[in-house]
Amino acid sequence: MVHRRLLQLAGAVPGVILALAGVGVLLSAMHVGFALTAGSVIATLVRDDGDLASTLPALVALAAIAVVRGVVVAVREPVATRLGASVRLRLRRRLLARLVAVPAAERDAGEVAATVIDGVDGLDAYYTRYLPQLVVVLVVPAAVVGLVAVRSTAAGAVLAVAAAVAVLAPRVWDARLLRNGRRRWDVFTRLSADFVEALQQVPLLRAFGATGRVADRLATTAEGLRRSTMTQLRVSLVETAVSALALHLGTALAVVAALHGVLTGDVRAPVAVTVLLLARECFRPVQDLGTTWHAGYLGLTAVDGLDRLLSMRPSVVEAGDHAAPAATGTIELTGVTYRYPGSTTGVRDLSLRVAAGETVAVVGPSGSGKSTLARLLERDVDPQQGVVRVGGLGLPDYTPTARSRSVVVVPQDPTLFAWTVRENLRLYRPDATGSQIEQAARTADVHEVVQSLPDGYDTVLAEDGGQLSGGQRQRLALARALLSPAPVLVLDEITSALDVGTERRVMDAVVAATRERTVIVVAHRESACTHADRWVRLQDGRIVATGDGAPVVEAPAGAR
Ligand SMILES: Nc1ncnc2c1ncn2[C@@H]1O[C@H](COP(=O)(O)OP(=O)(O)OP(=O)(O)O)[C@@H](O)[C@H]1O
Repeated sequence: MVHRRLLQLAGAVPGVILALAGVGVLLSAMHVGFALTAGSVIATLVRDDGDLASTLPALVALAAIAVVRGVVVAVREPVATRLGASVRLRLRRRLLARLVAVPAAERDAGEVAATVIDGVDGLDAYYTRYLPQLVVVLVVPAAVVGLVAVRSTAAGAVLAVAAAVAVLAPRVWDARLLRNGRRRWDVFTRLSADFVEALQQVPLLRAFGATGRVADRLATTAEGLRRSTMTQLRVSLVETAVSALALHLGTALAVVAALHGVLTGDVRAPVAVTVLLLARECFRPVQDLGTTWHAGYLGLTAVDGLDRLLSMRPSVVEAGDHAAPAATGTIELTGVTYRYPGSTTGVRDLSLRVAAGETVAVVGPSGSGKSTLARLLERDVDPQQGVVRVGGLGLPDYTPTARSRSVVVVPQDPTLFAWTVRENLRLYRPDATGSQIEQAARTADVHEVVQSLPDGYDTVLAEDGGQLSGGQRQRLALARALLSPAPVLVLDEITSALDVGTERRVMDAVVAATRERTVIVVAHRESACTHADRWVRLQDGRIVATGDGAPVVEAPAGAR
């Protein structure tokens, strides 16, 4: 089955397919050459009464064909594997390029992992095994039928019908297989997504005593996957059985037709042997097609997932060419409106000017739009209306690198990498010296924490800093941001996991270390914004009040 969308998705794959198909046709040609030569050897032996000497050249030819065929097979495997790897690489690059442009909140990690890993692996087999073999099937059986027909018309006709049935009959089940396969893929990606989520949240689930319920849910989905896989296998088996029947019956009937020709005197006896050998070569590519189909159909079923990922619209389009970071930390929002896709929530008509070096607290109840404002400032999303300027220039005018050197946002739940602490801290400044790193860590009140780790700054963190507490991860992310040269820092509730004493200590040090920079402090607690020059209160996505000095922040329920 040729899927047009899959060919479009893969881009420059036709060359690979044709090259591998060429090798397949060459191998089949050698098989056919072998069969014809073997037939001629038998014919000579029958004619010359077993005189081996007269068959010597043909025997040498047979040996040569066998050797060359062995070499081609040996070369084809690594070449196919390499070409398959390059197809996978290209597809994964396209997928990842698209994924990085889509905000994390708008994609499902489990589905993405299943598609990028299993789906693309399945496609490799589809492109480098199934499709080349399909080309071979279009060429070789027809050619072999022709070769047989010139020797025995009846045998040729039988082979033609049997080959057509063996190739075309399974196509009756293709639509059903694909429908089932797509359903199976949906269950598979759902299971992947649920599994990844459950694994990440084990402590939370345990705390809520919900592990049993989640395990039951996973078991139900897994059972659905098993059932769907078995249905798929059943259909597939029927398809294979029909094809195999046509194949074996065709071979037998072709030989019977040739033998009938021998009995009627239309065909010479050795020709019946050649027909038998050629019939084998007629069906070999068809048989191989069945095998490669099963290897490659996973890719076919993943097409919806791939399509979904590749057609996700990036939240921002990078077209800016201003390669220098903002010279000053001025921020200007003019009539900025951003609504989340398919929703009316977000922020509306925000206008705000922040002078370079100012510290502004952004406060407001949960859901009022504070984090959305932070996302707009780092250009994670673009406003549908209005403009965000930093250093006098619209954010879209900067290149991504210049922008990331102009504004650094520290989110409430920052991401740490499974690298060493030092490498994590150097994210924005790869050339930071040891003393600069230590200074930033001291400012963020995390130096002692790092020192208590087994290898200090050279300790490799667990995935997402798993061996650290929420507050320690926040402080490491803060130290990382402090090391960046960006003139604008946006701290989005970065002290939410700290006790009030630690928060005050951290904020005192941060304010002292960022006098030259513009700092936007998003906070729920008054203690986080005592140093602010100004405050802005959001409500329902709008600025509802502003004032000088530190704001009086209503503590959220339960935080008092
Ligand atoms: N990915 C999203 N898709 C749809 N709506 C969203 C998304 N993220 C946030 N929202 C909605 O946008 C509004 C503003 O959310 P935002 O996260 O900016 O609020 P917040 O003030 O930072 O809240 P909190 O203090 O609880 O972190 C809310 O109504 C929220 O439900």
